[in-house]
Amino acid sequence: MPEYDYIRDGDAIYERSFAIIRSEADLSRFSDEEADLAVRMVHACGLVEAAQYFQFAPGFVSAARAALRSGAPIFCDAFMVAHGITRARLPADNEVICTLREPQTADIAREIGNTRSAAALKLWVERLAGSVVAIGNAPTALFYLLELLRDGAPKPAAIIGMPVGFVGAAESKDALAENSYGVPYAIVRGRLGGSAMTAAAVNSLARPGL
Ligand SMILES: C/C1=C2N=C(/C=C3N=C(/C(C)=C4\N[C@@](C)([C@@H]5N=C1[C@](C)(CCC(=O)O)[C@H]5CC(=O)O)[C@@](C)(CC(=O)O)[C@@H]4CCC(=O)O)[C@@](C)(CC(=O)O)[C@@H]\3CCC(=O)O)C(C)(C)[C@@H]/2CCC(=O)O
Repeated sequence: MPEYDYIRDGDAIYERSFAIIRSEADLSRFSDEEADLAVRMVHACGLVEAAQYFQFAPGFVSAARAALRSGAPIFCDAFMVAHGITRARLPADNEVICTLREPQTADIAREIGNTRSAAALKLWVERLAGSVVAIGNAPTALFYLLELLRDGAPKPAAIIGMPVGFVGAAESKDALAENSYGVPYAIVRGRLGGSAMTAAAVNSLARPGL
């Protein structure tokens, strides 16, 4: 039987990973609190080069943290995002909500002529004020959020806009950065992003450190 030499302690693995990321990634343009967030996002995708695409609007980290501390719900576009959020880290037992599979969602999608991911946001509107929005998969969800805000929907406290992919991902994030309707945001420019990175961002904001 071969003897494999590997670290078996979870905290030690995280500590080692974070140290590697800090030694290899260029985090110099971030504040200390933004750098903590960036480290965790890099950790989720395994790509130190990704840090160059991270953009945090002024006040994003403090706005998101304050909202979470005050018990804001977290609205997620995909269950992959929702499931990646570590409940034990949440400071106020915050509700984590994904409405993709609500019975009405498919009908709303047909009605508005959009994807289910976008249609699911219609069910957020009543509780959107002061919430934290975490979009990690669907570009259409981010575009539709911007359309809702344009049309006067209540404003979330912070938007994590990190859809991934080739069709609409870069464009939806550019649109958020161009006009976030006054809401502080975090994005990953270009095609990179994804549910894991988005959940990691929430986990970092919920509780700094390991
Ligand atoms: C076009 C879609 C894209 N999906 C991507 C990547 C991944 N999606 C996965 C899974 C399991 C799901 N994707 C859906 C959200 C589904 N994906 C779409 C849509 C067709 C349209 C969204 C959009 O363009 O904005 C979308 C369906 C919809 O009507 O909204 C999902 C709901 C599909 C389904 O199961 O019915 C589902 C989400 C399930 C959940 O977690 O709740 C992948 C795991 C792919 C796979 O199964 O192989 C992967 C995960 C990536 C991640 O990190 O989140 C893209 C690449 C984002 C793509 C949009 C852009 C593009 O370039 O095509």
